[in-house]
Amino acid sequence: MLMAEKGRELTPSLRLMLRLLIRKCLEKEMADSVNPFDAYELVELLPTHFEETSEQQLILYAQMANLLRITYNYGELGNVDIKEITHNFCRFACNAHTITDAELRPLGIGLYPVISIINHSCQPNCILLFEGKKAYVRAIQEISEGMEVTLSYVDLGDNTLTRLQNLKLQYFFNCVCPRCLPKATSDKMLDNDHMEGFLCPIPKCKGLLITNQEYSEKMLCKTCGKETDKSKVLDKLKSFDCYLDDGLRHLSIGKTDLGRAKQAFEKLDQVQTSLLQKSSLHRIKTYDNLLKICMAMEDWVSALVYCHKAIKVYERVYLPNHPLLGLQHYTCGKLEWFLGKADDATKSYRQALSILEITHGSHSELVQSLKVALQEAEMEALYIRRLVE
Ligand SMILES: C[S@@+](CC[C@H](N)C(=O)[O-])C[C@H]1O[C@@H](n2cnc3c(N)ncnc32)[C@H](O)[C@@H]1O
Repeated sequence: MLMAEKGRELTPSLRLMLRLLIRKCLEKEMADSVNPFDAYELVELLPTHFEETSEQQLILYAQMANLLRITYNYGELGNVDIKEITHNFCRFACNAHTITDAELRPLGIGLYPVISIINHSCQPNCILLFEGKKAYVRAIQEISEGMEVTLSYVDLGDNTLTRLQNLKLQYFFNCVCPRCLPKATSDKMLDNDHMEGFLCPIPKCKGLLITNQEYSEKMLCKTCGKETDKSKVLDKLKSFDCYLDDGLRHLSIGKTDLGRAKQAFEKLDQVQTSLLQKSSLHRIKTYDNLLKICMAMEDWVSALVYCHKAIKVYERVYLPNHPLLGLQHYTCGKLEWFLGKADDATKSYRQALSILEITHGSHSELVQSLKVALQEAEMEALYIRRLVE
């Protein structure tokens, strides 16, 4: 949607475009002091996928470009044309990065042309982190000489088919990383089925439903061997949406009703328990929201229950060194410590540290505070043990 009304905020991509134009204009005046890693000419080298972008999308970009010209009269900013801006909007779509804080909460979008040369993998060996506006690419596994450095462009908590679809739609390529490789179709389907975690509907069985053959209309229970219509399973999945929407509505700004939001998500949790494995990816939103709600209601005991449940899903759907898993262990430790479980908190903090030292680095503020929390919990656990012995 275009935003041209007075008093309204700019959309993030319009703001980013304006900043890029200002940068280009200033670069001409201050050529000597330009940081070569931020130079506008690097932006021009980024792929646009202009040819593959839909006509509808291109029209929208052209309208946004025109809006910028009218509103900000960018004639003053240099001699840039609608076509150039439209190409830049295409570049944003497949090259811009979401800037986050240390706890991976999104803060905005930015363009980092040097980092944009890094290709995607669904099993990346690096992650992208920010300290303020500064971006860091950090290795999360050993990278031997000659190995390609990769990042993930999509949420790794999504199933294989969704990841493939999103990569094709936004970045215009078919991912052939080890998790998506077409030659291992059966492995790909199994990975997908485990992440989905559908339970066999036969009472007392509750085995895992798997896709027996690609494009098959049936799913097969790995335990009892009975078949189930795939469409029935997918219909049930759609039934979650009404509870999710209901819960989110009660969390929306200005209409927040924590009690009713909690009820809606608890209902969703109940329905999902009868249809999905504990570690199904569809439960992430449910547990994350219940954790948030319980923390806001200062119901620390329930918050800890949902934090543990969320960790089970994170362990299944994310890579072992994924920062979200480390952060979840950290939250778990804080809750345990708050509830007087110093021993448990020590274990959770140690698990958090083993991941966050890799993802964020030993010297990051986050890891420094975690180390202090761990020391505190360890000492408390030690004294409690001595007191009761
Ligand atoms: C941010 S750029 C990455 C750098 C780009 N390869 C280049 O040479 O400038 C994103 C684009 O790179 C390509 N790309 C990234 N990862 C890829 C992959 N795993 N397989 C194929 N193409 C990929 C896609 O065209 C995507 O839209």
